[in-house]
Amino acid sequence: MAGPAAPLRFSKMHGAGNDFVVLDLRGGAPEPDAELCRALADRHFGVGCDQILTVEDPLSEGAVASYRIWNADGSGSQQCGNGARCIAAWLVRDGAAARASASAGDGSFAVDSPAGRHAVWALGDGGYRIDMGRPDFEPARIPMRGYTSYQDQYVVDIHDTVIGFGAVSMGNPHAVIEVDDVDAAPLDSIAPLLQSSNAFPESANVGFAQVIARDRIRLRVYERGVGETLACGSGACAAVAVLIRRGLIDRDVAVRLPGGELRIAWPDDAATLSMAGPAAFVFEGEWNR
Ligand SMILES: N[C@H](CCC[C@H](N)C(=O)O)C(=O)O
Repeated sequence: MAGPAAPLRFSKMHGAGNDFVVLDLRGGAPEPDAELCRALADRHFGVGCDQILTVEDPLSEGAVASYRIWNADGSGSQQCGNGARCIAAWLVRDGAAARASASAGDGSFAVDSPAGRHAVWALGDGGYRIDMGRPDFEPARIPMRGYTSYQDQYVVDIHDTVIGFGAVSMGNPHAVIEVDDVDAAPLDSIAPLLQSSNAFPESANVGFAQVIARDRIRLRVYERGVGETLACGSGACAAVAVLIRRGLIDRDVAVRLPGGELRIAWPDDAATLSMAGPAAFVFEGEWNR
């Protein structure tokens, strides 16, 4: 008779308050299924987190590792910006990054996500800068349904609630709604309507953005698969990309979220967008399955 399953070791981390359970699958451990993700994410009966991240073998030549992302509801995602920084910090502590960053010449190393390959730089303040790739505004690739070309502002009327928003993919789908005051933004009523609307066949992360100045915005995000989080890295990238394309902000911006601040730069439309911010270890644990 097989003995009890070995406990599942994990790292608990966060990036600006967006929190994660990190699992090392490089030894060939099986990927978590949706049921395990929901159990781990449960803040009363489990560990508690917004997302589960797995560290896995690299997918591209010279990358240190790859990572995958599951939301608290067990659904998968193609990108997690705050998670990418935490994976980078995890790989630096693990020692795996040292060898690669020494050879890269500019001090960077690479990690692979479902959205592609990312260059990563460790910053002096304990934070990390990640190349997040190019924002993709093509409706079919966000994906959106019912639109064949880019619109500065999409408008949907859902049961007499009219919602105007921008939309972009950072590898995962984002809607961005401009508001005058994020503190008063109706996240819980508007975001689920948009997520379940015909416009987003794979749902969406819904950001509510307030422009403070041309180099500073405030943002709250109601994430797909989670609800409101204290920060959303890809959501910060998405909001900045939409607002830059609308001509409302400059190309190097501070994004203030409830859990902390990120720095997003998108030098020009043909360039990739970079995100810089914190990554923190909280504790190491064992999950008694
Ligand atoms: N909820 C997102 C995944 C996590 C994104 C967020 N935590 C980030 O930092 O980018 C989605 O389903 O696309």
